[in-house]
Amino acid sequence: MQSDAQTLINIDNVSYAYDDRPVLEDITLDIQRGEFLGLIGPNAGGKSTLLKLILGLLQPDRGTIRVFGDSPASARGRLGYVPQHAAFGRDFPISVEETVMLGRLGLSGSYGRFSRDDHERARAALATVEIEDLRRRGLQELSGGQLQRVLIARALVCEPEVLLLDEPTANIDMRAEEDIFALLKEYNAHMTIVVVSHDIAFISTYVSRVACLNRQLVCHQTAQLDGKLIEQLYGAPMHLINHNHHHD
Ligand SMILES: Nc1ncnc2c1ncn2[C@@H]1O[C@H](COP(=O)(O)OP(=O)(O)OP(=O)(O)O)[C@@H](O)[C@H]1O
Repeated sequence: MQSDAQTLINIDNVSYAYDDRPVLEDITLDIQRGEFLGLIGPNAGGKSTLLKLILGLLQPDRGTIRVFGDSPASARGRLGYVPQHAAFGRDFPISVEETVMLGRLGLSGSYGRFSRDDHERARAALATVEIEDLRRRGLQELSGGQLQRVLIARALVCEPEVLLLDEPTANIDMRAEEDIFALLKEYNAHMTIVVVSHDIAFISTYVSRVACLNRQLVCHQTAQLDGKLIEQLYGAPMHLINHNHHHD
C-alpha cells in the first residue's frame, strides 16, 4: 500500500464485474502527479468503468484504489470529471453559465447560494474554453462541441488537481478537438490529466503516456506504441503482459 509521494492514484490489483460479467481484471496502475495519461482500448474494454472506480462511483470487487492516499470517495472533491457528453441529458431549461456553476456546488461556504466569487470563476472558466459569449444560451441550443466545452468548464471550476475526461472530443470536429487538447496541454502544467480516447494517433501527440485497456491492462510509453501493439490490442483476444513501471 506504500506509494511514493508523487503517486496520486494507486490502482492495485483491481477487478470489477457488472453482475457476473467481468469487465476489469487485475488492473494495477499508478498515475503520477503531472502526468497526461491517455486511456485507450476497444469498445467495452472497461475504460469508463475504470474512471468510475477512480471517482468512487463504483467499488472494486477485488483490489484497492487509493486517491491521494485515501479512499476515492473522500478524494472526490479534488477530482474533476468530464463525462461522455452523449451520456449527459440536456433536455431541461438550464443555461450554459448555470451548468458551469454546478461545478461550484459545495465548494463555496454558502451552500445552495452562489457567491460573486463563484460567478467570477464560472465566467473565467467559460472564457478559458472560449465560449463566454454563449453563457446565457440554453443547453438545448448548443452543438456537440459547444456542449463539450461547457462540460470541461464545469469540471475546471472545481479547480481539480486531477481531471478525468471520458472521450471529451467524440463527435467533435477536428479543429475543435485540437483546440480542446491544446487547452488540456496547457492545464497539464499544473493539473494531472487522464483522458479516455479512441483516437490513438491523435492523442499520442499530446499525452505523456498511454495505458491500453482491454479488460486487462498493458501500459506503454507513447514512443513504444507501434502498429504491432495496436493490432494486438484491437485485433486479437489479448493475453496481456502487465508492464508496470515500478517494481518495488
Ligand atoms: N451499468 C452497467 N451495467 C451493466 N453492464 C455495464 C454497465 N456499464 C457498462 N457495462 C458493460 O461493461 C463493459 C465495459 O464498459 P465501459 O463503458 O467501461 O467500456 P469502455 O471501454 O468505456 O467502452 P467504449 O469505448 O465503448 O465507451 C461493456 O461490456 C458494457 O456493456
